[in-house]
Amino acid sequence: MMTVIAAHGLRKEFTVRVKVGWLRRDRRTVAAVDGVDLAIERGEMVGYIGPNGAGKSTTLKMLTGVLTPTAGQISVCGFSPVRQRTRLARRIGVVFGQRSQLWWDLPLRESFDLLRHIYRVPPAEHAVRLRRCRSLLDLDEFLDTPVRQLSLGQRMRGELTAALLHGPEVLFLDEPTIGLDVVSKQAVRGFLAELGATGDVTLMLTTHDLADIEKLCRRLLVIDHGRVVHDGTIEALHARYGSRRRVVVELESPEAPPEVPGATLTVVSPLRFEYDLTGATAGELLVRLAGLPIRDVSIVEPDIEDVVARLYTGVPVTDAP
Ligand SMILES: Nc1ncnc2c1ncn2[C@@H]1O[C@H](COP(=O)(O)OP(=O)(O)OP(=O)(O)O)[C@@H](O)[C@H]1O
Repeated sequence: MMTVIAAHGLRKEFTVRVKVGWLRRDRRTVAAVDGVDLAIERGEMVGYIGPNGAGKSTTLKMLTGVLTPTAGQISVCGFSPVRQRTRLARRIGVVFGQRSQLWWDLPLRESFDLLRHIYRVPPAEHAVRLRRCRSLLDLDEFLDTPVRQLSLGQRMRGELTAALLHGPEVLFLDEPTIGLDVVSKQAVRGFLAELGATGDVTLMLTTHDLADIEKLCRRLLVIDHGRVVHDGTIEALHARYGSRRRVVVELESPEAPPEVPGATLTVVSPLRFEYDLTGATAGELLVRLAGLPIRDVSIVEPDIEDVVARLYTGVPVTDAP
């Protein structure tokens, strides 16, 4: 395995002016990122999430060389982002939702051409990559439209293409699906999933849309108040917070539900009851229910929104089974 993004003791302080009383303002130092350690391997797709103001964008800005850390070490593709920013730029792609790397007055096609010159990409390579993006991201119908006239979803598809035309090894995305309609979100997610499946590109993305994470990321980093509070899979997060799959059973006629080891029973009505799976599998449970006049059974997966909301609000971790 090869670590492509590494950070140790990463810290960024900002000086802010805070109002004290009627007229006085004091300068105060706040740590937007407060001792973050990261090690992301080649080909990983990592979601970086956290509540507003947690420090996500600040971290990405330091990893891409836009901001100088107050303390700590960073290595991305073996480079120090601030000191070797130009060399790093050839190896990474960056999409920050708020900022554009396209030329507003030019048609998308010409922006792509300019980027080819800036990064000195051989024409044949450029053509192959552009063709791929055109088909996967459906660019053709607006390729000749000036960027300022594009919808948000069209522009985001253009931004992703722009970030990839020089063949980066690492892609940093800050809120790639923010404000997009359902169809554009799906297009962007599908595209990123495909990109990730090749295993060649390492992807780190911030998002408030947890469906992005569920669709794309095996690994989740959660940051709060500038510190990493979870690093692991979504399943590990569920396990840590004790969230469980639930089996909902509906009967044709009233019957007493059995107690099943490894499942916690809740009777909702004479015809409906639920089991939280604390140890048993859904299959084991269904075997125990075989004699009942069952009309319908459904399995409800734990909701990642719930778990993350609990994590953000600091609800203590329950004892997982
Ligand atoms: N240039 C700056 N000067 C002062 N404070 C800043 C600056 N940039 C960020 N901050 C502060 O640092 C903290 C972290 O901000 P950051 O933008 O990294 O959060 P975030 O996790 O990306 O939030 P969001 O989800 O709202 O985008 C916030 O409290 C923010 O107000």
